[in-house]
Amino acid sequence: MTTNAPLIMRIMALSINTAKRAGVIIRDVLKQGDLGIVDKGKNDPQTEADRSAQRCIIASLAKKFPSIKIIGEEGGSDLNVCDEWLVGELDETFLKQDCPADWRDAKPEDFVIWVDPLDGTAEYTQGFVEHVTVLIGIAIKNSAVGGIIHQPFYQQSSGELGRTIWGLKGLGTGGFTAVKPPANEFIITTTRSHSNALHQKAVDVFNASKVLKVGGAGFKVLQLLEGKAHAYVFATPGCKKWDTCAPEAVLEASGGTLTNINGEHYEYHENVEHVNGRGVLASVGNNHQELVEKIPLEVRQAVGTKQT
Ligand SMILES: Nc1ncnc2c1ncn2[C@@H]1O[C@H](COP(=O)(O)O)[C@@H](OP(=O)(O)O)[C@H]1O
Ligand SMILES: [Mg+2]
Ligand SMILES: [Mg+2]
Ligand SMILES: [Mg+2]
Repeated sequence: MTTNAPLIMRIMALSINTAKRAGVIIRDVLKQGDLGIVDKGKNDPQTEADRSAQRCIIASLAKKFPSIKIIGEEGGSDLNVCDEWLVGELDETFLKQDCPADWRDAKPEDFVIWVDPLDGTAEYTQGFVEHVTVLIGIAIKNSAVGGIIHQPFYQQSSGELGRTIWGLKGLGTGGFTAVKPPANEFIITTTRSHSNALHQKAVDVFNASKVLKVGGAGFKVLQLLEGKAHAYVFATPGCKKWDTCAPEAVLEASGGTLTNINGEHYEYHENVEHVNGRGVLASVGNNHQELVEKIPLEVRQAVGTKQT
């Protein structure tokens, strides 16, 4: 059964277990105390947790799926990892589900896996650990189709630490309960560490009843899915394909929408520019285009320079 399942189902099932393993590494690095922070650029830190979690994820996926293209935020990693970091077991509960017909025949060359081993690194280093997620996004023929969002520091009511959310277009989502945001309010979720004047102008036009400033693309999309916010607005370049691939797939598998601020979907093929040049607009209602049009055209045109 396991070995006969379509490729997308096996990739999703291994990604679920690999994201959980990466979550353990992220908790362990914090516990041990030395984060090993390196600055990759302005407001762009990398820690030992980012590096180690990426090695664990990419080594595990590459071993099982050697012909599939995998792109990770932290660049080329040493894939010679200890056995403890090599995850080979697939999530059997996920595999029991039927593969949507659209993806059943997808071939290895149709896939690109986008890995953000630790989304919300700035927040991780500052102690806002609940904003941290592990993101594994699966693209088929340019589109974000499947995604895993793992929260290493989520406290379950059972006492267990961590939870894993998945979404596959055509199948649905798992690992959480979707909640609609309040009908009589308009709440925006946005960056807490990468704002600028133009971005602020776009947020202001919505005249929102509340603006939540939190870290990470994964955590912001979870806020939409859990009814804490109506829209995710990021009107500046800066986040990358590995930030949006998994969140886009999970959100859209649940009926929401994630695009650039002009309402266009990003592409996720292996040669695409990594930066999401025209920002991010995500929403859970059925008024995505109305939200796009609320942002004045001159603001939208000023964000970024390239269509990616
Ligand atoms: N100006 C910028 N420079 C570098 N990274 C940026 C950025 N703007 C956004 N990002 C990245 O996009 C993700 C979400 O950002 P934010 O929390 O500000 O919304 C973070 O991912 P990582 O934490 O994985 O690096 C962050 O680093
Ligand atoms: Mg980073
Ligand atoms: Mg990220
Ligand atoms: Mg990251």
